[in-house]
Amino acid sequence: MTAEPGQKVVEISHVTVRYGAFTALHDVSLDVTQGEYLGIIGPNGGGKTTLLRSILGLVPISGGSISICGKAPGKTGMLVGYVPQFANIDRSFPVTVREVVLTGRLTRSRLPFHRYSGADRAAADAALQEVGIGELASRQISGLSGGEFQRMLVARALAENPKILLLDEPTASVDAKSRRQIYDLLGELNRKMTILLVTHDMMAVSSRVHRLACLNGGLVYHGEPELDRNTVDALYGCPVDLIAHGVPHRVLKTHGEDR
Ligand SMILES: Nc1ncnc2c1ncn2[C@@H]1O[C@H](COP(=O)(O)OP(=O)(O)OP(=O)(O)O)[C@@H](O)[C@H]1O
Repeated sequence: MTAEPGQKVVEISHVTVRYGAFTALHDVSLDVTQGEYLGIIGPNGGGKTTLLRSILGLVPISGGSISICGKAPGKTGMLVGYVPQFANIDRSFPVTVREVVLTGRLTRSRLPFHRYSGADRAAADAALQEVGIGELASRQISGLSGGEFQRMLVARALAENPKILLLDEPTASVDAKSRRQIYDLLGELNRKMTILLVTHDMMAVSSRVHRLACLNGGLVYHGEPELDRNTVDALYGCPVDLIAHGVPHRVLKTHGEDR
């Protein structure tokens, strides 16, 4: 892919996603440009994961269209890397960090009995270096901290050298120090790839991303990473703390449950 800065790399137009009779996303339109760092926030069940999975072609859309560098979801080859919300990996399983990252080299055409090549191993080790845990390549995953485990998952997503990286709550279960390290890493990665980050960490994300998209079934807001009270009310239906551009503001009153 040779997209120029400012060129649209993800084009989401009037997208609706239904699970049976339930509409998870309704008429969402959103463009992401080359080199952008987009934060996607919203309440539980707001459709954030559904949006990422529909970009990946893992969830069929019921209406509208999605284009990734002119390609349909699921037909993008190595273009898009994904760090899922719930990695389906048993942490007690006897497997090394490198072996997990190597699975990022598996594509549909290489499944199911692919023998990893030297190039595969070199790519996995380079990805581990990139996320700062190269020295842990031979360690069993049961011996990783929460932050190291998350970085291993980022390395797995980087193993095919994607140009667009989708992450679903990569900081959900880590401590403050690891969270900062992951945000620093994403800032570095953003120098060479477009990033779409789903998070509930509104405080941190608004000071890091270029733009925010707020989802609550529909797209409530898309724009600069400062939010006003009306937007937050529309999004969450209750007061929350915000940070805008690193400056803390207690922008809203006490949560309704406290009254
Ligand atoms: N496979 C599915 N079948 C039926 N309903 C689903 C399915 N996946 C998601 N949903 C529903 O769609 C809605 C949106 O879910 P989604 O996981 O996209 O939200 P989210 O914003 O990522 O939530 P969270 O912040 O809790 O992770 C939810 O009401 C969820 O129950």
